[in-house]
Order: sequence, then C-alpha cells, then structure tokens
Amino acid sequence: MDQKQLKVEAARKALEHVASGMKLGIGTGSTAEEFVRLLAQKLAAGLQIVGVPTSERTAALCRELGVPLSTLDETPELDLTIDGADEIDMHLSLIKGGGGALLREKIVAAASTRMIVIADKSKVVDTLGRFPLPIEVNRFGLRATEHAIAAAANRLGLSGDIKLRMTDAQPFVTDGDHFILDASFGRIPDTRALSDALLAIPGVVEHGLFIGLASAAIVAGSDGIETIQAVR
Ligand SMILES: O=C(CO)[C@H](O)[C@H](O)COP(=O)(O)O
Repeated sequence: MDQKQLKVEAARKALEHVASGMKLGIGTGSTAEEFVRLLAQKLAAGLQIVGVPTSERTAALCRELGVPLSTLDETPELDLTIDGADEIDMHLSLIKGGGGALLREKIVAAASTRMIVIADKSKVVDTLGRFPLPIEVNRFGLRATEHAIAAAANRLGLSGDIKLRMTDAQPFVTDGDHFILDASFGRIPDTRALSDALLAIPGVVEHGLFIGLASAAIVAGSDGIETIQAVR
C-alpha cells in the first residue's frame, strides 16, 4: 500500500468514531483531506454533523464537498477533532504545523473533548524532533524573536538551524497573518520545558508541540492499523 492509501485507511478508521449530531473539529493537511473526502461521502449517505475547520484550506475543501461548517465562535465546544500530525511519540505528544495551520489546529483541539490523530506509520517516532518544529511568530521583531528562540533552546541544550518558512520566494503567511520559523533542534527530550520556554517569548504566537491534547492516534502501516491510546 502506498503512503496515500495508508492515509486513506487511517482516515476511514477515524470515521468510525464520528456519529450523527457531533460537533467536529476538522484538521489540515493531506491526511485530514482524505478524512474530509470520506466524511463527505458519509454525509451524502445521511450522517449529520457540523464541522469547524482548522484552516482556510480545509474550509475551502469542505465547502466544495458540501460539508456543513460552523465557526468556533458559534460552536465553542466540540465533541471530537480529527487531524493529522507531522510526528507522534508513544505518549501521544505531537509535532504539528507542517501545513502551517498549527495555531488554529491547537485552538480547535483544545476546544474538543477528544482529539484523534490520523497518520501513516512513518510519523511515529521514539522522541519528537526529527521533523523541524514549526513556531508561529508575530511579524514584528522577527529577528529578535528568532534570537530569543535560539537562546531559549540553547539554555535547554538544544541548537540547530532556525529558518523562516518561504513559499514562492516570499515568507509563508499563516491564516492568522503571522510568519513561521522552522526550528531544526533535533531530538527534544523535554518537550514541556521547550514549550514553556517558547511560550515565554513575547513574539512567539504558538508552537507546534501538542502535549496532552491527543486522546488517540490511528496509525496505518503496511502491516495493518494500530490505535495508540493516551495513558493519563
Ligand atoms: O499539522 C498539520 C498542518 O498544520 C498537518 O496535520 C501535518 O502537517 C500533517 O500533514 P500531512 O497529513 O499532509 O502529512
């Protein structure tokens, strides 16, 4: 099975957790998009949900496929969010933000009773950090914020390239009108300490470490589908 098919299988399994009447957070990225396509088929067959999208990109796909949408202001408490991830560890801590939607993704996940992550098996790691950590920052004082991030990481024994994310030779701009710095710190043994240190920097809007938010991860590999449950 190729990687796209594995994403479809994880999405299909996640759909089993969706019931009529649910208020559903809908993630961003290629795996979440497979979920939206399958969800749209179920809606056509009679399922009734209202979705809160985590990005303009996801909202556009939902509109195209006829998935009914709400906003978090209209629907501030969600039953379940289904979203992808860039990395997942055995404690269900995540790195997210490869698609640039980490801020809305975190707000939506935090507003949900449950978050189920869907991914192919390549996303599972022993320790987070192989994937560069996306950090959403205010445009103002970009270089000062970058220096502060490097210094905070150094104090925790972490170092590495911090790159401004670019697209078409321009800085990538998030749905919240911010920039993203991708930090290649390598393995992050203490995710909580790094999270706290980053959030203490005024120019940091949010970062892609999701700690204690996911309730389960549905991971599809060529040897089958595994569900990793959070132990809390
Ligand atoms: O965090 C995300 C977007 O901000 C995505 O969930 C993450 O990048 C995974 O994407 P994909 O399913 O395309 O691998």
